[in-house]
Amino acid sequence: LSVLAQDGKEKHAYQSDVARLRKIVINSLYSHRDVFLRELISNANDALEKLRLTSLTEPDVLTGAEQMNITIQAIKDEDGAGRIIISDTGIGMTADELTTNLGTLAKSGTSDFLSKAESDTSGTGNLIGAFGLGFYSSFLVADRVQVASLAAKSSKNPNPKQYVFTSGADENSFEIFADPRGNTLGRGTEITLYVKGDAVNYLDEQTIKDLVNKHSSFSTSFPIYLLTHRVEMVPQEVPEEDGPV
Ligand SMILES: COC(=O)c1c(O)cc(O)c(Cl)c1CCC(=O)Nc1cc(O)c(OC)cc1O
Repeated sequence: LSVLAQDGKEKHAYQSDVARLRKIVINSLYSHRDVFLRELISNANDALEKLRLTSLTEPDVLTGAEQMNITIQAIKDEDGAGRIIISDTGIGMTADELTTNLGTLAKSGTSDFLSKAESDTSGTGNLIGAFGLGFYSSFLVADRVQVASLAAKSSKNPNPKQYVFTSGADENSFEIFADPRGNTLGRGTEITLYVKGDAVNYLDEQTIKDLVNKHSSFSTSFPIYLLTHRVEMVPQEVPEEDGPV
């Protein structure tokens, strides 16, 4: 059941399984929450592989963004909080795909995973990736997650629009709406993790660099860029030189 709020935002209730599943993923992975980055980079890599494969039959999909890559940014706010943004120029998702892929248990067999995982959470680590559930690992480090996505152009989707999926860790609902920024991605998906208090260490560039090199650099076939934020140097006012003394 999705309610269209007056501000044009569609509010969806999670299926009960999704809420249960997210809790299991978070509890079973909590002790190795580093995996969130590996899972999201792996999803980005899959989306880029899907793009590359599709482009063999539908070259149109390559318009919108020349490069196939993954970029990571860590942005710290003054108050010590911040967000991690993982973007890719992969196949991207339509509003319906955002709803299906992220809001429901679309993958078959996930309910089997549920029943198994509820009893013993030992082997669930790698199963999570297998069921495309890596997205939920975002909530290991974030109390709010926003996913902006612009699907690749194709014959059945000639004018794609950028949409946003957003959900809070403790909410049993998510929202989908047209991105007020417009089509800023060119093509692909941008995951914004609003990092929670006890995970602010993941905002540190060196930490991210180490995690990428530890888990992901060998298992992705596309370049991964870590964008660093140069603090803008404000030009100092040079005092007027007095005349010759
Ligand atoms: C197409 O995948 C994406 O756009 C994408 C991405 O580029 C980066 C990401 O971090 C994530 Cl989470 C995604 C979405 C991945 C995803 O959930 N895929 C997915 C899930 C399903 O349940 C499914 O069932 C039909 C199909 C999917 O592609």
